[in-house]
Amino acid sequence: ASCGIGAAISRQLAAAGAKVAMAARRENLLKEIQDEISKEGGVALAVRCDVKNRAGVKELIQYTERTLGPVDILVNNAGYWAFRCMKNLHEEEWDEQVDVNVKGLLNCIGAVISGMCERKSGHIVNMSSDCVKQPFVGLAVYAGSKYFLEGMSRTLRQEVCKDGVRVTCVQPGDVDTPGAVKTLMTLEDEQCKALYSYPHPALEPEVIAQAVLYAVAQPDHVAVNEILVEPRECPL
Ligand SMILES: NC(=O)C1=CN([C@@H]2O[C@H](COP(=O)(O)OP(=O)(O)OC[C@H]3O[C@@H](n4cnc5c(N)ncnc54)[C@H](OP(=O)(O)O)[C@@H]3O)[C@@H](O)[C@H]2O)C=CC1
Ligand SMILES: N[C@@H](C=O)C(=O)O
Repeated sequence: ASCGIGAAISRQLAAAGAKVAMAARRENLLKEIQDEISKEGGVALAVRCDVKNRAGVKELIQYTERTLGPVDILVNNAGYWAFRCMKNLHEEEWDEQVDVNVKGLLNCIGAVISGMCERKSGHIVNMSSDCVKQPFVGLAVYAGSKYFLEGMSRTLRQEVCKDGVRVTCVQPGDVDTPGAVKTLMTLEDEQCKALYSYPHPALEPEVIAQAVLYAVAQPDHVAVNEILVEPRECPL
């Protein structure tokens, strides 16, 4: 939650009255967001955590529950991507996408799901992508990781709906974030350059945060299972 969509979600959830625990590797950025939230009268914790570290994620959740109480909402937002064609064999980036987007997701869900089922209440929000609706050149491995997220979410939803737990997938189109800027500035494959090296409409991170807020603010019996949000000028 140190920048981009995660930071916007933290700010909006805190403004809506949630006590927010924010996790990322760059603790200094988290502290700045924590200060902003506190100045606005909200409650936020900033905890350094790498979602790839399962034990670290469990410690994050234990610390959060000791400090703020049980986790009612888990937002799995941490994600990594780069526009690279598979033939160029950026295998370390493939690993990073699997480690963060797939294994990191599982680490976070694994740290909260039993507690939510025991308490008969909880909401898991998973940050997916519009790439699960349409292929984008350069995002093959990333799309695979988000297809995992979607398939896991659909099945988990079946398993936990009777335990009072909801699972929402948010599918953003292009959003103007530090991660998006970085990946668009480091295009190296000619096919990707031809497709993506031009200004194109992108959403503000706050728009995606509003979608999250909408999903988690519904009455208990209402499940917003999927939300696809795109710039108007870029329909699929
Ligand atoms: N921007 C876009 O166009 C779209 C984004 N998405 C998805 O939205 C999510 C957020 O993306 P966006 O805000 O754009 O990305 P950014 O790169 O701007 O931000 C990513 C956030 O994830 C955190 N993060 C990354 N790796 C880890 C890790 N190993 N452990 C803990 N935190 C981590 C980063 O914190 P830190 O580096 O400090 O650890 C940072 O706060 C991602 O899942 C992405 O796939 C989906 C569709 C479109
Ligand atoms: N919208 C995708 C990129 O183009 C993404 O998920 O990042």
